Amino acid sequence: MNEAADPVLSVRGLKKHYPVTKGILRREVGRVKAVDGIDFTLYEGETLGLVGESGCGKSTAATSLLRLEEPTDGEVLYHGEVPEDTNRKTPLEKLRNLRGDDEERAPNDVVGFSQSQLKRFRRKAQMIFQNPTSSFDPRMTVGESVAEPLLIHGLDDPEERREIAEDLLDRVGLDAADYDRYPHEFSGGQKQRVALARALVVNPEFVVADEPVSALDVSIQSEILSLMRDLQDRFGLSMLFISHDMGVIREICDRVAVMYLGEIVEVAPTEELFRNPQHPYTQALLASIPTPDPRQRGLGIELTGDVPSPENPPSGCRFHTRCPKVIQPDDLDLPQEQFRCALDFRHQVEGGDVDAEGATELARAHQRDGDSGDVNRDDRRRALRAEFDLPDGLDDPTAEESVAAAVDSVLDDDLDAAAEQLSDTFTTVCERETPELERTSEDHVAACHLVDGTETVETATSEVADD
Ligand SMILES: Nc1ncnc2c1ncn2[C@@H]1O[C@H](COP(=O)(O)OP(=O)(O)OP(=O)(O)O)[C@@H](O)[C@H]1O
Repeated sequence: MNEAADPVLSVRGLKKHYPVTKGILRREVGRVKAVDGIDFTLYEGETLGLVGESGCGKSTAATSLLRLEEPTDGEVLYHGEVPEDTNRKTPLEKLRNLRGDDEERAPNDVVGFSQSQLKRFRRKAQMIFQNPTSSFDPRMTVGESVAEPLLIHGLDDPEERREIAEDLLDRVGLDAADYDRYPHEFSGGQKQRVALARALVVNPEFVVADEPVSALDVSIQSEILSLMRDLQDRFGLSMLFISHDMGVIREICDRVAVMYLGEIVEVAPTEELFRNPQHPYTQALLASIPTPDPRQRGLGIELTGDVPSPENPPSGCRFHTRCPKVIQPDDLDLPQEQFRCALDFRHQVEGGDVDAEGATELARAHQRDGDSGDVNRDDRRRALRAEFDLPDGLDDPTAEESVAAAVDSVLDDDLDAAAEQLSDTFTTVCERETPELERTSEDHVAACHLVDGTETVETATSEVADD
């Protein structure tokens, strides 16, 4: 990225929590913390990637910062123009004022914008969605769809609208004559070109593209990415590019913010991130990129299991429940995989997901054909350990004693005792303490206890001194 570039958008402590309600009175019983306090800055002319697995909160971050849905907390400072008319409030906005919700808001904070300010902001900030088919009204010609934002923003002359839309269709690699055709006549890739034309027709300052190529064939993806790069240069656009696919991110982004379970865990320039990833989550995402070279396959660390529920995120480092590099306590000396497996066993026991009956079923499943179906205690012990890849006789005697005792407690259906035995032995700082963001080089920050940075920074935006 150009270091001298000005910020277009600064996101500070953005949160979006969805209430979880119960009963006819819809009593709030919990909150889905889809986005839980993220910071980043989008600079002029750059493409910033937001990457993470499905469910990490990327789309929610996008819709919240554009106020397509109301954020729960945080600031989104827009450094273009917009302000004016802060006093013309809708009744809902007046109510928010009375509640003091936006008392302290900066005039350029999108979260405090009135409806008329939002309308002007949306002209500057366009969004492109994953599925080009559902983004179009099948009854409108693609030209009408492309021209529609011009009408919304006050361009009344139909001839002028048509001229601008035809020009845009041409620029995205379609034909001006396509103006009068209908969406069903176009392929997925062509429809995404039309979506780009529609986003660009109001001459926005930045575009939020949410998985814009994920629904397309791989062969078409590169074409659209290269078109996006080309349009970005020609229109001087900034772009927030959301994807779960590290390969796609590498092709188009200047910098990358890695998101896990509602938080940003690492930010770095793209090449630096690929060359020198600091966070084990980033390392795992990189290891999952498919490669045609069989010698390269299986290198790095594997990402297993699902993203935990954002309703009840893990304490400390949120990735600790899946992290292959989770830190052992000082008094244990286990091979890393064995420690990971023992922790997985502990979490499943604590979650009530293992019991004596389950162990019996596992042992039966392990029996060879023709066996009687009777299983003894040793069979069940072995099956339970095998289920968690816990070898007979762990390399550390304390660890072995704890696992053996916990396995016996599970077989006695005493899960409380098993959980206690395991939690006494298999603890980790990653679960107890939330890692701070550490700067590892001038423009690279990561939040992991293993990262030994040169300084601790307040927010992920500090990776480059801004505004
Ligand atoms: N309206 C909603 N109500 C409750 N929970 C929601 C709502 N929208 C999203 N979530 C939850 O918030 C979390 C983040 O979802 P989000 O769609 O932002 O993730 P994502 O990283 O964009 O994933 P994907 O690529 O699958 O869309 C998920 O657990 C999702 O189930």
